[in-house]
Amino acid sequence: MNINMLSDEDKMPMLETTLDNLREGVNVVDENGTLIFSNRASADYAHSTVSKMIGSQITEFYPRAALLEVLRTKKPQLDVKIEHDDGRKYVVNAVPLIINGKFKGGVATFRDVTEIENLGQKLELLKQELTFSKVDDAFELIVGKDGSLKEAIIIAQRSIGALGGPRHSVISGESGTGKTLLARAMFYFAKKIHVISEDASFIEVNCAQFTNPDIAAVEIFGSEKGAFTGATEKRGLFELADGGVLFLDEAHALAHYQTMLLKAVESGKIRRIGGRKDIDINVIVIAASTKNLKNVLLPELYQRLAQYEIKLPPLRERPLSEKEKLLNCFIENYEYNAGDKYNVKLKIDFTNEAKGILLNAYYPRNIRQFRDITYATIDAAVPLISDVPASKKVTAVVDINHIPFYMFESSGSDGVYQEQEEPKTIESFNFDDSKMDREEILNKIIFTLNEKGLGPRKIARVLEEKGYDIKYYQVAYRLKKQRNSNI
Ligand SMILES: Nc1ncnc2c1ncn2[C@@H]1O[C@H](COP(=O)(O)OP(=O)(O)OP(=O)(O)O)[C@@H](O)[C@H]1O
Repeated sequence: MNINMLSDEDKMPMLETTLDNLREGVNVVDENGTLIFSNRASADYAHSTVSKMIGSQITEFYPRAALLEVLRTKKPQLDVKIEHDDGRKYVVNAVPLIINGKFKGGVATFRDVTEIENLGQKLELLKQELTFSKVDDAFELIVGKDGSLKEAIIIAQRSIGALGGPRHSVISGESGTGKTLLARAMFYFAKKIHVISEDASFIEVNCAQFTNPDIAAVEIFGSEKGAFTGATEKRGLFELADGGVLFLDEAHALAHYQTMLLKAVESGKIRRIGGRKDIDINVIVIAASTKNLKNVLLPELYQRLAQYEIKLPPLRERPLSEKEKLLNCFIENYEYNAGDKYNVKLKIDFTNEAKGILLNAYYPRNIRQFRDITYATIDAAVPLISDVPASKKVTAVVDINHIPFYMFESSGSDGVYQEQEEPKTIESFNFDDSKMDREEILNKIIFTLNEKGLGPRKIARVLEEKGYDIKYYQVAYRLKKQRNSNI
């Protein structure tokens, strides 16, 4: 029996059952972006139901859907990585839906790669640990050490190494500005100067990851058997960090347990949830947050934690020279990984235009986003491992066409330090520094966006959001001039 032997009536339920049992999400939209089909996995990812989704605009559930690009350009979007506002990451394949030769919308299949990415991040931390253990100065790996982060690093060193003994500290800064990296550097610094022992632990916890504050409390303070239904005897993170550093990332989420936290940092004692006796702990607490902890925590707790207050500036406030250094670090890492994983001798070159666009873009999620977009750009320029020549030597030139399209989209921001920069006029960009002709760059952006299906008004809007002051008719004029010169 094959599918054609089924009646039309039977075919549909069979297809629906098949699609509903896929782990991949599936969405189908008509040419207006209205969902005409979603499978169960897609509804689960969107925290909705299939019946609620069908008939609605896809943007209600997937604001950055790759299908929007398919509708705009009528071209496939393959292996696109999209990060949604809730932090989940998806790899999407979206293609036009052509019926009887006519464009009718688009079909997307996608899978959630958040867990894989998180594992990748853990691996990165392990690598970082290896690197830290090799350098003499733990802060050496931090780009900006002698520049925009000089002050922050001096305070960090004092918090660990002052003669009065190590103190707790607070690191604040937008998401992706390097709070975890700095906390780790402080931990290695403490080891190097023998403030903590060689086998001391660095325990890191993202306090915002817990859906329920009670679960967070059990994780952090531990629990005694029978403290609540199903409770087991459990050592909390404070106990695990004893003798070392406890890094409380997104510490504002601990607001429910401030008195317990206060006791821990004030008297060096904790009590497990449901426990009757205090346990002595000797821990350096580094609390980090994207929010201003002063406004969230009890004043006495804030005062105890923020004995040293370290502020990390957002990427947009760091000088171009530091951004270039970061870019070079990302490129070196990429080349190193190709050698390490596949034994490929990879050499990556960037055209000035591509470099200029990456360096001048606005990254609401700061260095992490700058890194991820750089890697995605390089991904598009290098061959697949299956196409690498037998010599295992590869040179890749990254140009403007390799930059992912979503770079040019307006990007949302999060966190409290996210004030937009003053819109810059085109003239105020210092293109001389990056040895580029600014007119050439602007034209390239305009033509690339136009090739991707955007009209002058949309292009002007995108450029305005990126800080370029240009009117739609100026864009139209440039496009017309270009077209005439091509005739
Ligand atoms: N000054 C820097 N020099 C080199 N790399 C950096 C620097 N700052 C951050 N990075 C890199 O950027 C990425 C994000 O940094 P990190 O995780 O420390 O940020 P974060 O502020 O802790 O982020 P979040 O608020 O999301 O927890 C990491 O890969 C880190 O190594």
